[in-house]
Amino acid sequence: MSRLVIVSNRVSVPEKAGAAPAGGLAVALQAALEEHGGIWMGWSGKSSGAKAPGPLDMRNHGKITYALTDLTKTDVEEYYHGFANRVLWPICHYRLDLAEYGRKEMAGYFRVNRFFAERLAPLLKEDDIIWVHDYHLIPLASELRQMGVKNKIGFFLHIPWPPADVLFAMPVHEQIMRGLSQYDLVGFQTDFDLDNFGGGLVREGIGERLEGGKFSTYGRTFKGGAYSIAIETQPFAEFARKAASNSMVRKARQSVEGRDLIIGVDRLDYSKGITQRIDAFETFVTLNPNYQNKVTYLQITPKSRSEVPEYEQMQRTVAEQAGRVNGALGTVDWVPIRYVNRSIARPLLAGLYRLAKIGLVTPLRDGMNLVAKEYVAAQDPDDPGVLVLSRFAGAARELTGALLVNPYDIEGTAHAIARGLTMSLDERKQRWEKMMDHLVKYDINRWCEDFLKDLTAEDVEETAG
Ligand SMILES: O=P(O)(O)OC[C@H]1O[C@H](O[C@H]2O[C@H](CO)[C@@H](O)[C@H](O)[C@H]2O)[C@H](O)[C@@H](O)[C@@H]1O
Ligand SMILES: O=c1ccn([C@@H]2O[C@H](COP(=O)(O)OP(=O)(O)O)[C@@H](O)[C@H]2O)c(=O)[nH]1
Repeated sequence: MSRLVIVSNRVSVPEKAGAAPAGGLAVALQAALEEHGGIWMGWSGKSSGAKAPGPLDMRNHGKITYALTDLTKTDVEEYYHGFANRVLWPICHYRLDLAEYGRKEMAGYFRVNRFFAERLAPLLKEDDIIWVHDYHLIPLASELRQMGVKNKIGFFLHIPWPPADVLFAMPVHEQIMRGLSQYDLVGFQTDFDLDNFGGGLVREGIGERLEGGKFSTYGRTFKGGAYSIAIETQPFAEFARKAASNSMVRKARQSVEGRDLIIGVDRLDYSKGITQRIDAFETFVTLNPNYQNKVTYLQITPKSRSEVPEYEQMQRTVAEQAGRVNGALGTVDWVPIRYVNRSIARPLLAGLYRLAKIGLVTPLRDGMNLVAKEYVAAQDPDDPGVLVLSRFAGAARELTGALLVNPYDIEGTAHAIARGLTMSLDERKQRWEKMMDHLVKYDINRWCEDFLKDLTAEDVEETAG
């Protein structure tokens, strides 16, 4: 059996015994690596300052080797904060207005991809299967191919892929498309993202969509597919059931004091629609004064990418907005919005999901949104809560039992909150069962197996070299 080599910007090295369990992606990729044996390579998250990074930090855990590299301060700025998070991230989330394109950052992005390739190539064996993750590393296959690597290489994009007119606004879109063409399989979160990709190739006159899910462009033929990422559904459901009796969750339950809990959980990111969501909550309370002092909205929002100016600005905006709404609606014995600006450990998170009557997941655009899936899996089957979900999250393609909303429609979201809080038990169960059945069938292991099955299938072309 071939070894599996995973490459991603962030690497999930197993925590010490007793630590909170890792997210589903880490669990699934680790399980696949355990089965095949292999390597997981990526950035250590650390900077070597002005000095060139030292040798790879190699850590062996059973059949898996974690290979971590530091990056120079300039590399982190140009590759991660610069091109990945100030150009590709906003463009792929349809935010042309926030894209800050600069040639220096673009050059840094391609340089770091070459550096990753140089560090990875000596570790590779002839029949290794390589699986690259996410927008940080699109040009990696192209760099590896130039070094003579002929292995099968798959790529999975965790974020959306935009329509042609949005993509073409990015000056280097052609190099990015060319980079993708060097893979044997390119996976997207949804059929919409896949269609946008195919549409872009055809519109630009640089490629064709062929039979059998294949594309042809830049002299190569490769496969494309939609593989919706998922969670470890049953273990997470069991985990949430047990978490309900955890002392922190009990304290949280007491502190809500008989009010209905609404929960939102998102990295502090403009793509998540947090400001529109707070507006919707304010509108809901204003339109439904009977809910004054009867509802608590808990928004858990760990800081993210704070060195990027748009994210730093958002920290202030959201904190001010939550404060303003609390000032306007709150009373001496009621704080309508509890805004937590740090990361919450998964056991507490799972228990809070289960406690909440509404899971409010309203991104303006999101690749998938695992929080939506975790919220569903965490529910009590005898008394499930209601998921209010943005139609612009990848998860909306699957979770059709949710109340789907347009997050730009503030009143529409406010009405959905009211509808969720008053929904009959029968309807809640019916909607929840439909979503849970889907999540049990299409869990994270299935996602991983489906992608690897397609990548290793015979009809994926070996590269011409
Ligand atoms: O690594 P960071 O810069 O701190 O960001 C965290 C991750 O954010 C993005 O998540 C995406 O992947 C999820 C799983 O497929 C998906 O549900 C979500 O919709 C996406 O936004 C990013 O793609 C990851 O690479 C980051 O590590
Ligand atoms: O305080 C927090 C907030 C979020 N998460 C986890 O972070 C992930 C967020 O994934 P999602 O796909 O929703 O969004 P992303 O942040 O990847 O864009 C989920 O597994 C959450 O359970 C967490 O463990 N603690």
